[in-house]
Amino acid sequence: MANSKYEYVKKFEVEDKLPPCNWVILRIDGCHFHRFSAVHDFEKPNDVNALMLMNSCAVAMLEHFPDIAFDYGVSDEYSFIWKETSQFYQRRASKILSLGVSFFTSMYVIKWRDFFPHKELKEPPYFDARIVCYPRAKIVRDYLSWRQVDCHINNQYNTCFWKLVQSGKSEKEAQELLKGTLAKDKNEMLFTQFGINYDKLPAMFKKGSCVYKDHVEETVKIDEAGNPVKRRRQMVVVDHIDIIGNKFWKDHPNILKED
Ligand SMILES: Nc1nc2c(ncn2[C@@H]2O[C@H](COP(=O)(O)OP(=O)(O)OP(=O)(O)O)[C@@H](O)[C@H]2O)c(=O)[nH]1
Ligand SMILES: [Mg+2]
Repeated sequence: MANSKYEYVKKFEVEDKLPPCNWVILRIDGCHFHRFSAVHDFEKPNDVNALMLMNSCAVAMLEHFPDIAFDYGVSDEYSFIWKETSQFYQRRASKILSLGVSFFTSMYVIKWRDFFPHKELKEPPYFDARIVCYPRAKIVRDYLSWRQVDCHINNQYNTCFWKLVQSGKSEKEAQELLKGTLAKDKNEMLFTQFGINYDKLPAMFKKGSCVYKDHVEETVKIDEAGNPVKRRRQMVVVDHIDIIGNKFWKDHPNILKED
């Protein structure tokens, strides 16, 4: 109803437009996933299906929201980098945050069966979310490096911790044994006590997961002479590579390209 006496209530709404020309990072994180992973009996420290489910939801995000340039995920968290030029909902923070996190959560529920066909979803998964803006691609790269370093540190600790527990130590004893240890001590412990070469563990566990669009060459047909006819196509890819340093960004200059 236009111009009713109640219209004044709209004046209480606050303006929440994000600053222009900034990259927008939406990071979501599973709420109480320590319990959620125990209730659903996830493998420790890394459950491949749980991680692949997260990745699949991140692919759906990239496909659904055209302004997302890059996703990075580890454990129960995912970061979505929105292009600096995005005008999605006039850059309103509440819209980007709420639409992003609710879409991801719905996908998680819808796709659960694809990754856990024999496990009932016993609790509603839900995620918290925050938004941070960065004015330079360099800071976005540093942000992503920060998350990837975190992934490595946590994974190394968790791998040692669960190996110690599986070998008969209590959780408290494992914690005590790992207190104050450096990265090289943990690698040494894994190798000498458990015969594990940390470097050989799956890249998804050590480096997390990246989701982005890339040009991929595919064979469309074989011509009369028997030669493959190739076509370059843009595809959403998921991989587990180093995004610390410049190499990845030099190889993919368009992902975080500034206008
Ligand atoms: N077993 C197992 N647990 C996982 C896996 N991925 C995530 N988790 C659990 O999820 C937690 C994620 O860390 P946090 O986000 O700090 O913990 P949280 O319980 O979700 O706490 P809040 O985010 O503060 O609600 C880890 O500590 C693990 O307990 C997995 O692949 N396997
Ligand atoms: Mg969490």
